[in-house]
Amino acid sequence: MLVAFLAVEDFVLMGKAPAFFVDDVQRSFSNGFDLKLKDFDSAVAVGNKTYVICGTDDPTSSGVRILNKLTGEWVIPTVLGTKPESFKGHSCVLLNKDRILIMKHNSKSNESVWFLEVDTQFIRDQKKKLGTEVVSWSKGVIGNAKRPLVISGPSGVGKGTLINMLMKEFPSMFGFSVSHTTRAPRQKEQNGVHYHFSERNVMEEDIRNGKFLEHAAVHGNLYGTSIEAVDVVADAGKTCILDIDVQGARSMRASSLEATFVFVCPPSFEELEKRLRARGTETEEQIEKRLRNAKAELEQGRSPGLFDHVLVNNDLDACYEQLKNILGISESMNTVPTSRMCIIKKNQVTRLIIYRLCKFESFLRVTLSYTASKVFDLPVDFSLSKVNEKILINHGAAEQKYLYTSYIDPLYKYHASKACFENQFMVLDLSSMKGGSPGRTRGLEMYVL
Ligand SMILES: Nc1ncnc2c1ncn2[C@@H]1O[C@H](COP(=O)(O)OP(=O)(O)OP(=O)(O)O)[C@@H](O)[C@H]1O
Ligand SMILES: Nc1nc2c(ncn2[C@@H]2O[C@H](COP(=O)(O)O)[C@@H](O)[C@H]2O)c(=O)[nH]1
Repeated sequence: MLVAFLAVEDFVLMGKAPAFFVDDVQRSFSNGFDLKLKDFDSAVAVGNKTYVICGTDDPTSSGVRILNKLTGEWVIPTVLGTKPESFKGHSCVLLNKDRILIMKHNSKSNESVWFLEVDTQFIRDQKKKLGTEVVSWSKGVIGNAKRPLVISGPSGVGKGTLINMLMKEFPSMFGFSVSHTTRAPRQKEQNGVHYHFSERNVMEEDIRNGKFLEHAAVHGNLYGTSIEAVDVVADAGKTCILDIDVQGARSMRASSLEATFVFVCPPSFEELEKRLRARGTETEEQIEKRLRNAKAELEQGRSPGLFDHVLVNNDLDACYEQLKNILGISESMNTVPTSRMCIIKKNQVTRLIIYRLCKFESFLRVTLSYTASKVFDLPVDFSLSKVNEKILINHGAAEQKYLYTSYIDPLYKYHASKACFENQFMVLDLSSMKGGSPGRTRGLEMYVL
């Protein structure tokens, strides 16, 4: 039976690996209760509970079971988030007593890192909401995502218009988070582009299954941002724009997603009504409902600490300029500046210099993105040790582990180089770790020593 490397609370395997036998492991993690570990299962103790992470390819398996070490009772928790598809050989280590880091053996580094949250704020909230034990998976992503932009404001104020202008001018910088909604599509609205138009019961089921970052009842319909909608944009290296109502903005503020929050106001209530009517997409009844809700939204938009910026959309172009200022962007970020183009026409030598400069800039961009997304092959078997914010991925013999342990002590630098020479160590750096369930855990770095 293969039991992946285990870590108990602050205990971290370092130096010579103790000779763990399965029975010892079971006893130390279970207070004497039988853990019934199968091939590829691993166990992690967190306080009075032992989390057994089942190494299986069976999609019907919950993947996790919890032993209460005081009572000997087993609980199958509600499992939220996206769990790893194939999940056999793996190693795990407990982080900050609130989440377990799991690394898949024999995998690519961009697919290998997963977190099982067991006691984070998100888990505590979900436990209260669902009244069950809850755990939640979150995929670890190497590198950082751009800070998303949340735009809120009453219906008809011009959020969609401003977002379209931004996406049209800077198509490679911004991507739209396509929300789910139960409202009917308007003419010209396409499924999967403007919204994912959903049946209420399907959307409610997806919400229960933890697929949404936020959701709210708006003007009598259900709207929500799925985890997938934001991740797709972030994974493409773009800034994700969310067009959501004030309730949604509030939920996002309280979540692990660090975003820029912008509230758009109309110059007057009369102008808002005029725009909503002129758009001609709602019935009279719906317009009245939206206008009633607008009053409350305009008040909530001023809630202290909720929005970072408030824009008044009077003159559209002026408002758009202000939005670009907030985002620190200008036309020059999308096109070659006209001033440069003039020089190119005038002078051949300058033209050459600028050409080289552009070449160098693009070389730098390619190199940087390559470094950020370099993919490693992880070995068939390895153990993990935690040293401060760094996880050492060790696939060598026990003696080599010892040598590496010496390396992290500055007194033993000689051993360090020897260890690195004899055995390639990989490091997963968690010091810039951000986010987490129900989205992804980003800001990780992985490198070979
Ligand atoms: N500054 C402006 N001046 C005049 N009309 C505007 C201005 N900004 C937007 N509009 C118009 O107002 C109408 C509503 O704009 P838009 O659809 O972008 O609003 P919205 O905030 O996205 O609404 P909803 O929340 O209902 O989707 C559109 O017809 C748009 O062309
Ligand atoms: N909380 C959320 N609000 C959302 C989301 N997507 C859109 N919205 C807001 O709904 C209203 C109405 O939109 P409409 O397209 O029917 O006019 C508007 O204020 C949007 O900002 C969402 O995912 N979550």
